[in-house]
Amino acid sequence: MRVMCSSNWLFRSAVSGTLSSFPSSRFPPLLANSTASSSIRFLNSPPLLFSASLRVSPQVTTMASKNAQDQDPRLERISSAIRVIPNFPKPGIMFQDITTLLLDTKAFKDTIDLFVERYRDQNISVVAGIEARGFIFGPPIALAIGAKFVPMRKPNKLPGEVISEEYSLEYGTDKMEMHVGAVQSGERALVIDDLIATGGTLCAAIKLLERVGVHIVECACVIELPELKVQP
Ligand SMILES: O=P(O)(O)OC[C@H]1O[C@H](OP(=O)(O)OP(=O)(O)O)[C@H](O)[C@@H]1O
Ligand SMILES: Nc1ncnc2[nH]cnc12
Repeated sequence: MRVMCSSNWLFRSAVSGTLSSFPSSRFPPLLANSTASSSIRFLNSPPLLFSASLRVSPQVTTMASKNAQDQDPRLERISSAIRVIPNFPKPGIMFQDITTLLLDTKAFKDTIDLFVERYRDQNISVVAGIEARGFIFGPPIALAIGAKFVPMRKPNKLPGEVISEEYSLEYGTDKMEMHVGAVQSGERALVIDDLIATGGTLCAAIKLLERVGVHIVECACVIELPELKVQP
């Protein structure tokens, strides 16, 4: 399971769809769960995508929940709290709605805690949150790990000077912008969003940050839609 960005960044997510070993150290869940490591090309020490991977298509949810329960009891509650709305915003899209997760105070807190446990000791100075739903999960993580929060916004929202990057979506195209001066070269960043589908959004965020010399420690999402990932 992999995503090749146009920038040649390669992501790999937790193939098993669980958080099986993620708290134990930095990257093992991704490496340990890979079934195709030899065919995956790593280019210039890429950041690994950490997806708190709650697989969400109906049949996979059940499987992920079962696996997750074996690993960390918090995952099943988180997975169950995410609602799926068919045919939104377009016919054929199974929309993963995290607003129901936000209504469940325990599941929401557990979600933040899982990320904080993973990232608190990694010397991260920047949490970059992707509009819109990365703005929900990013700030509490940033506060908890002592990092600043940098919004990665849709076009024409930021008032200052920006750098921008265009990207493709499951249902359209978009552009992402970041304030010039929000981050400094050499800083270590975590990129947060609610969901990875094709990976185009995360790739755009990485490109923006790297253009100004930021090191991406990891990208973190609550949900992955593995069937949509672009294969190189
Ligand atoms: O992996 P990808 O294929 O790039 O898709 C993932 C992105 O799509 C969704 O945002 P959306 O573009 O719908 O924006 P919104 O949250 O502002 O509605 C989601 O929140 C991610 O940011
Ligand atoms: N299926 C989906 N549900 C929610 N957000 C998305 N972004 C891209 N695809 C999505």
